[in-house]
Amino acid sequence: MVAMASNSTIPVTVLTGYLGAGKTTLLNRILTHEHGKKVAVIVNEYGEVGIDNQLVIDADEEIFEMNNGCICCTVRGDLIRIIGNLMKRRHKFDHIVIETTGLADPAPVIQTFFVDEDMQEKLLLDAVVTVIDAKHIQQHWDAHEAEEQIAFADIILLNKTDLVSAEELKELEAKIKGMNRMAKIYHTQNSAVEMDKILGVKAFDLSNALEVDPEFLGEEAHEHDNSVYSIAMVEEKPIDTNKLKSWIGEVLRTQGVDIFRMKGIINGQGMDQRLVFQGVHMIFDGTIDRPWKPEEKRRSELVFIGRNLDEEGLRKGFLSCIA
Ligand SMILES: Nc1nc2c(ncn2[C@@H]2O[C@H](COP(=O)(O)OP(=O)(O)OP(=O)(O)O)[C@@H](O)[C@H]2O)c(=O)[nH]1
Repeated sequence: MVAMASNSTIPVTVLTGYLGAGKTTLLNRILTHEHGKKVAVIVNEYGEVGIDNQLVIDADEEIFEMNNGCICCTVRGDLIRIIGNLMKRRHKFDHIVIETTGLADPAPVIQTFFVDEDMQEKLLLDAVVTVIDAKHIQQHWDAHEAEEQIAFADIILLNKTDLVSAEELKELEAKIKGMNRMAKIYHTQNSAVEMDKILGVKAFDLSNALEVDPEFLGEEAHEHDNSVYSIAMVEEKPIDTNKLKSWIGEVLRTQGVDIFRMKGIINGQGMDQRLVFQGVHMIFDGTIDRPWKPEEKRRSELVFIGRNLDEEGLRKGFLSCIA
């Protein structure tokens, strides 16, 4: 269980996306925009020389680089160390952006914020922002990284819209929604997006409502193959939270490798408060949240995003938790 975030925690945005998608372009916008926030940037660059650092516009912001290869291998140590150093100058910034290399799997970065107690005390994961090259993504579906970056996203910038037709864009958006029903999607050129759409959005705040697009709830739009897709479940009958806990524990133990993200708001039997949780692979985090509002419909919503998901098994398992 995670302690509730205090006001003194610093929000962190994880920026991800395939090579050349437009991450540096977005970073430059973040650094030059007059949003009143002082932003510290951590850039992870694969290889010896941090070319990205030279491309990022010279600003007052602090830029730290991790050059020890792929972020996933060194994340626990390096990220924690770098953030530890940054925190010594905590008064100099009020938001952190971590740009992951185009090839990195974002999971270890995200998990660090769930696992490390010290990090949890000082930092609050705000959102995972994924930039997608609307034109070139078509060539990258085979590379699992592109799919995983979509799976982990809270916010997706469908970038380079100038290079594709309206029809192509629509198809791509439908495909992405099938993969990740939770993410908010914005169409952009040169990563131009209003800053309040990507910074300070509190997508990882457990007390935030789960935003399942109702239009997608009933749809079976995804392909049941090896690609990433999402499953959403809604149930109005109260849930036995003990059964739910042991069922989710079992699901994550056995299928956690394939489950990238999971989010839920639960209407627990006999509970006047919402039970909310989220998971990243096998790491899972839940808490008792605010009371249900009198006018609010009490219902449980659960979303799984991953690959090779046993949809029928998951639905059955969830139904077996009804009180
Ligand atoms: N046509 C077009 N080009 C764009 C757009 N956004 C970014 N670019 C260009 O795409 C190229 C790659 O953009 P970057 O921002 O460097 O991409 P990146 O994701 O940081 O790339 P890596 O650091 O290699 O992972 C640059 O030449 C940008 O000018 C867009 O909306 N349309």
